[in-house]
Amino acid sequence: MAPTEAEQHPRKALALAAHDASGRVTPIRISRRDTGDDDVAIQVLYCGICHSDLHTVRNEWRTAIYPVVPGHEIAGLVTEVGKNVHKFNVGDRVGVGCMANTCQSCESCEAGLENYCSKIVFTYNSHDRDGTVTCGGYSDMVVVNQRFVIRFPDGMPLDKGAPLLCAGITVYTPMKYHGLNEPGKRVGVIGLGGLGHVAVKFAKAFGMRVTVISTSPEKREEAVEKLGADDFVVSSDAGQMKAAKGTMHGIINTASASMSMYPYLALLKPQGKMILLGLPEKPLQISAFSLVAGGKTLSGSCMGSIKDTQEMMDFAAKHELTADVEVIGADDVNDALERLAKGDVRYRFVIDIGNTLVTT
Ligand SMILES: NC(=O)C1=CN([C@@H]2O[C@H](COP(=O)(O)OP(=O)(O)OC[C@H]3O[C@@H](n4cnc5c(N)ncnc54)[C@H](OP(=O)(O)O)[C@@H]3O)[C@@H](O)[C@H]2O)C=CC1
Ligand SMILES: O=C/C=C/c1ccc(O)c(O)c1
Ligand SMILES: [Zn+2]
Ligand SMILES: [Zn+2]
Repeated sequence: MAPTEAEQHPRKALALAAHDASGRVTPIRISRRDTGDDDVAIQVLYCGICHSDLHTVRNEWRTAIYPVVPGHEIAGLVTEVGKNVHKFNVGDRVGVGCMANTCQSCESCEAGLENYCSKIVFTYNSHDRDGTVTCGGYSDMVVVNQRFVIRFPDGMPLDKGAPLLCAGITVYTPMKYHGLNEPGKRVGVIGLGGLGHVAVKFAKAFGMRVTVISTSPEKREEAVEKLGADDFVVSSDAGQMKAAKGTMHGIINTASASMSMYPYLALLKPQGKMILLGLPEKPLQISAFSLVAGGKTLSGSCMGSIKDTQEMMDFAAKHELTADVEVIGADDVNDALERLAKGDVRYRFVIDIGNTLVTT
């Protein structure tokens, strides 16, 4: 049988891959390219499980190229650098997020907004420049172009820091560019999951007043006492939603499932903004009146640039901000994916790749 695309590179690696829309992962051998002149080879120690991994392995976006090796919250150690790499040395603590490459020459790339490059190569489930399909961080090693490698600040733990490489930058970026980082302003966060809980932490670090809007009443106590949210609104409670009407300058919407936007847009002040981050399988329901009356803005935001990712990591380290994680072994990933689908995680699963992804 001819080798699959992922088997065409010279260097062998171990990985967890999904093979069909059941989304269940099993160990497989994959291959990685040799370390090119501009590449950094990384021993993966930890990798977060993002809901996008779940959408992808279950083929909810109809984009899966099986076998899919997910993972774009990658933390580890540099094992080799190419001859043009001067920024990183063997042994450095580094990370990789959602992007493995871009064209590096288009208007977006030149402007330092690589996350909007039309030729973006995602860290997994994406066609690389050489035509092979990229494999993510549910794997013992990765080889990545130096421009897409992030330095872990001193003191930031690799396990709790890994989720910042997707969840962190995805919430930090719209806060920065939509003025939702101004002390005293009121921001809402829809969905207290991987993205949502770090959104609360960044908003508090910016000095904002934060209201969590959640489908899960049982998350209230932790949201307020542990994460520092100022208010907690249960979205199915009409009384609580009415009381919160018109109170928020902006809302960061991280919901992973489709919803009617009407009750949520009503929470914004006049000219308030809702930024969509969640990527549900099914379309959202929205009435024009929800935006037009009140002059409100509905926007979207996708990941973040490499420059902003490094800035976000340094800001997080300064504020001792990391994700709340449940560290699991490679054998527990299928259970974790099932639990993530049910919202049963506080608040990010992180796979201990270094100690548990081993040949049996
Ligand atoms: N734009 C981008 O660049 C990125 C987008 N994403 C996307 O963001 C979404 C969230 O990712 P992540 O945080 O990892 O996922 P999680 O599963 O960790 O969190 C999602 C949260 O959404 C809330 N939720 C679930 N269903 C509903 C519903 N029907 N109505 C309202 N809220 C709901 C739940 O919070 P609660 O219990 O509080 O209601 C849940 O915890 C995913 O769709 C993911 O693909 C992820 C990364 C980057
Ligand atoms: O978890 C991050 C994923 C972001 C993402 C954004 C857009 C898109 O088409 C994807 O496949 C992934
Ligand atoms: Zn992600
Ligand atoms: Zn580009």
